[in-house]
Amino acid sequence: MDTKAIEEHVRGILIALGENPDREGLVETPKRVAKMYQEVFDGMNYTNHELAQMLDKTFAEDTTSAGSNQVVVMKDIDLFSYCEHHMALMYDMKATVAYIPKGKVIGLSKIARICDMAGRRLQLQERLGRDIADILGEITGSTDIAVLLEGRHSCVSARGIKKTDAKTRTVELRGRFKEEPALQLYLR
Ligand SMILES: Nc1nc2c(ncn2[C@@H]2O[C@H](COP(=O)(O)OP(=O)(O)OP(=O)(O)O)[C@@H](O)[C@H]2O)c(=O)[nH]1
Ligand SMILES: [Zn+2]
Repeated sequence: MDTKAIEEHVRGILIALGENPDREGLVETPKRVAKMYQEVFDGMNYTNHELAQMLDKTFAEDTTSAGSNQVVVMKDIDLFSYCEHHMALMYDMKATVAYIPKGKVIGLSKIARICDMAGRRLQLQERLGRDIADILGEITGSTDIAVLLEGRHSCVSARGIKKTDAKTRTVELRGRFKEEPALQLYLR
């Protein structure tokens, strides 16, 4: 990520807006925005494959007890993302991520980290769900994966059509979650 170029362009936008980029309140703004972009777009520094390698912390599934063939569901993972059309915030966002382990389980915090990093990109909500499923699938080797996302888009609520209550839900179902509707009950 070229932070110097981001700073220069933000300064240019301020000038185009008719602002004085050298006034006290704005003089550090290009630097602040570049720093913010480094944080909120950190996921753009890596491919899904690279994220899978970075977050690959799994444990052997305990098949000696009733632990085998369980459905693992992590609910209400809060996350942010940015729509690629307006570079506007997706907020009030919750993810539900489920998978059926194939011999190994992933640390739960890593599921939340996958969501965070996939969200830290210019995204479409639909692609965000696919990215999370791809990364989780690569780490766990599982093909039975579900990713539900629900959230508000500020490009829909704070501008344009201004539907402040509208929430968008996307559902990425793979493997048994797609084939066996009964498994979808666990996603509620
Ligand atoms: N499918 C999908 N659409 C999105 C997402 N985020 C924003 N959009 C939509 O992308 C579309 C971009 O449409 P355009 O018509 O090119 O942009 P616009 O003229 O600013 O559109 P309006 O929002 O209708 O004013 C809009 O309908 C947005 O609401 C997303 O995550 N997924
Ligand atoms: Zn948008």
